[in-house]
Amino acid sequence: MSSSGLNLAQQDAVNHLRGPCLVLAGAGSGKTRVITQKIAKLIECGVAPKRIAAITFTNKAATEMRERARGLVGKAAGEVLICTFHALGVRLLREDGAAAGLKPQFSILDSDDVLSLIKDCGATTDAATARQWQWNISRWKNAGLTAAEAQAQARSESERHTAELMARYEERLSAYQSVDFDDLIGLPLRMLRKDELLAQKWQARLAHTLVDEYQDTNATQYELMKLLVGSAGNFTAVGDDDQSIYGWRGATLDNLKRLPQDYPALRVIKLEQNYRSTSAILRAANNVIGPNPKLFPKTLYSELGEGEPVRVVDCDHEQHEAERAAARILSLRQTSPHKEWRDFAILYRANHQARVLEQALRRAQIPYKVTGGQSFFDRAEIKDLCAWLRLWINEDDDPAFLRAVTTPKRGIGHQSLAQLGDFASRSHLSLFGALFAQSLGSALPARAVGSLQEFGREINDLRYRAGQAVGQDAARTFLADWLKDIGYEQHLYDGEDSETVAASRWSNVLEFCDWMAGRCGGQIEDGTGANAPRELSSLLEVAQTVSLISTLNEREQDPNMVTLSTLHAAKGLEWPHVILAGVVEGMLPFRPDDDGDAAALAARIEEERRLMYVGITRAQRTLAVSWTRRRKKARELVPAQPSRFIAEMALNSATVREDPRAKLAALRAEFAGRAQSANAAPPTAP
Ligand SMILES: Nc1ncnc2c1ncn2[C@@H]1O[C@H](COP(=O)(O)OP(=O)(O)OP(=O)(O)O)[C@@H](O)[C@H]1O
Ligand SMILES: [Mg+2]
Repeated sequence: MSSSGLNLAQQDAVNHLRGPCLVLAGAGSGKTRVITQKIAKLIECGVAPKRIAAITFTNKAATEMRERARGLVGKAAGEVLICTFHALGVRLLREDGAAAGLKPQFSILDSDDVLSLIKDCGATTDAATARQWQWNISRWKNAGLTAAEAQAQARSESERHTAELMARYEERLSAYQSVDFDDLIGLPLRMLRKDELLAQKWQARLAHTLVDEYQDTNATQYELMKLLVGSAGNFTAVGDDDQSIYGWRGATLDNLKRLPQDYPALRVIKLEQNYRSTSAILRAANNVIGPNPKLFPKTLYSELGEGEPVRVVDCDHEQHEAERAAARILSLRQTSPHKEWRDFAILYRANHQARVLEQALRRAQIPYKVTGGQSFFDRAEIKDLCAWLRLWINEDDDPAFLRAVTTPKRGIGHQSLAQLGDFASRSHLSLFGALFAQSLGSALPARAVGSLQEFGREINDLRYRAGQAVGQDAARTFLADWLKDIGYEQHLYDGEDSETVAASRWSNVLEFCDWMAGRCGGQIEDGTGANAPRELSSLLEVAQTVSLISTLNEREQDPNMVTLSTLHAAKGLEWPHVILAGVVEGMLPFRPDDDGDAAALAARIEEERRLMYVGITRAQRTLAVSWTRRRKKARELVPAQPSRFIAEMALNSATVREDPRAKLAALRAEFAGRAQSANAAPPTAP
C-alpha cells in the first residue's frame, strides 16, 4: 500500500492515464476511491481540472465525490465536471442546445408534468393508461427511437396509437421549449451524432472521462459516453456486474461486454480486496450472489477480521420489526465505538416500507432522514412556486404557465384556459405568447382576456423586479411581498382540512424562500459542479439555477441522522451498521410469482439477488436482516415467509437468529423511559 492509500491494482488503474481502462470488481473494493484518486492524479499530471469529467449515478454521489476531490486537490476540484449523466446532458444542452432547437433557458419537465402533458395529448384523464403510455414512450426514447421510428416499428394497434401520441407529445415539448428527463441524454446524443464539429469540440474539451457504477448505464448513456471520449478513448469506467440493479430501467450489462469489443486497447483491472466489510458480512454477501451466473469471475477477501456474526431477526409483523430496528440502534449506540446517528442505516425494498419504520424511530426519539423518497422539491407547494420561477425564466413553458395561473386560483376557469389553448395552438404560440396577440379578443370573452392579460403583466413585472432584487435582503423582501401579493399562505390554508398540515406546508415555503435568498450574493452550484461557485447578484439569476437544481438535485441535509433508504438509493454508500428490513418473499424478491415466462422470471430473480447483494455489502461492521411472519398485503395481514436469500446467506456462515420476544419487554420499558425524559419536539424527516 502506498502513501496515497491505494493497493497495487488500484495504483495501476490510477496511473493508467491514457487510453481506455475498465476496473471490474466487487463491492467495497475501492472502485469509487480509484475515481477520486485518479481525478487528483490527472490534475497533478497537468490536466486542466475543467477538462476532466467524472460521472456518478446520483447527485448525492456527485456531491460526495466533489468533497473528496476537494480534500485531495483543494479548490481545483470545483472546476472538475463531477455530475450525473443527466446533469452532463443539461450542460451540453445549455451550451449547444441550439443545435436541437432549444433556447438556453429551456425548461425541464419532471415526471408529474410529463404525465399531465401525456394525458392531455392522449385526451384521457385515466392515470393508469397515461402512465402506461409514459412508460412506453420513455422506453422508446431510451432506445434512441424518434416518434417516426417508433411508428415505423409499431407491431400492434396499441403501439401505433402510442407512437402517434408520442409524436404529439414531442411536438408539444418543442413548442414549450421543454425537455423531459430522457431528452437530457437523447438530445445531446442526437446532436453529437449529427454534427461532427460539435462532437469534436466536446472531445477536445474533455481530456479524460471517468464513469462510476458503469454496470448501470443504459444503451443511450453508453453511446453518449462513446461520442464524448471519441477515438482517443481516454476514459476510466468502474463497475461491478453483480451490482447491476437497474435492468428494469433499461440498464444493460451488454455495455460491459461491448467495451472490449469497441475498445480493443481496453485495459481491464480487477480488485480483490474489500476494505469495507468484515469477513462475516462479506461471506454472507458472497453466499447470496453465488447462485447467479458469473459474467466475470471475481474473488473478494477482507482483512478486517471475522467481526460480529450477521443477525437474522424473526419478527411478528411490521410494527414489531420497526421497534426491533429502533431498539437495535439504541443498544448498538451504547455498546459500539460508532456512536453517531449517521453510522446507522435501515434499508428496504420499497418506499412505502419507510412509514412504519419512521413511526418507530420517532417514538424512540431517534433522528432520521429518508432518502430516495419524496424529495423536498417534489412537494406540491415547492412545485407551485417553482412553476412561477420557471415562467419568469422561460415564458414558453406551458405546463408552468398552467400551474402558475391556477395557483392560487384567480378566477380564470378551465373553459377560458381551454379556449386560450386552442387559440395558442392555432396561432403556433405558447400560452403566454398568446396573451397579447391581437386577435385573442375574437377567441375569448373580454373579461377572460382581461384577467389573463393581467396575469401576463404580473409575470413580466415579477421578472423585471426579480432581476432588480440584488443581494440577500432585497431577495427576501421581494419573495415575501410576492407571496403576500398572490395570497399563497391563504391558498394553502384554504386547500387543507388540517391546519397542522397547512402550517407545515407553509413552513416549507418559507424555508424554500430562505434558501433561495441565501443563494443571492452567495455561492451557487448549477447542479454540475462546474463553472461554480461564483457570486450571484439578482434573484432572477438564482431562480434560473433553482429551476434546474429543483429537477436534478436534492438539498444537502443534516448529516448526523440515521438513514432510511431504499436499497436502490443506497448503492455505492456505506455505513458501520446496517439493518435490512422486510426481507420476506414477495418483497425481496419482489412478487416472484408475477411473471408467467420462466426466462423473464429467472432474470428478475437474478436482479433481485443482486439487490440483496448490494444491501448486504453496504454494511461495514454489523448487519442485521429482519423478516416478519405476517405482512400487510392489500390492507390485510397475510402469512409471510423469510426470503429465500436469508437461507442462502446463512449457508456456511455463522448467522445468529434472534428471538425478539424475550427482549420485547425490556425494549418497551426503554421506549417509555425515553419518551418521558425527552421534552424536545420529536425529530422529523426533512
Ligand atoms: N486501498 C485502500 N485502503 C484503505 N481503504 C480503502 C482502500 N480502498 C478503498 N478503501 C475504503 O474502502 C471503502 C470502500 O471503497 P469504495 O466505496 O471506493 O468501494 P467501491 O468498490 O466503490 O464499492 P461499491 O461497489 O459499493 O460502490 C471506502 O471506505 C474506502 O475509503
Ligand atoms: Mg463505489
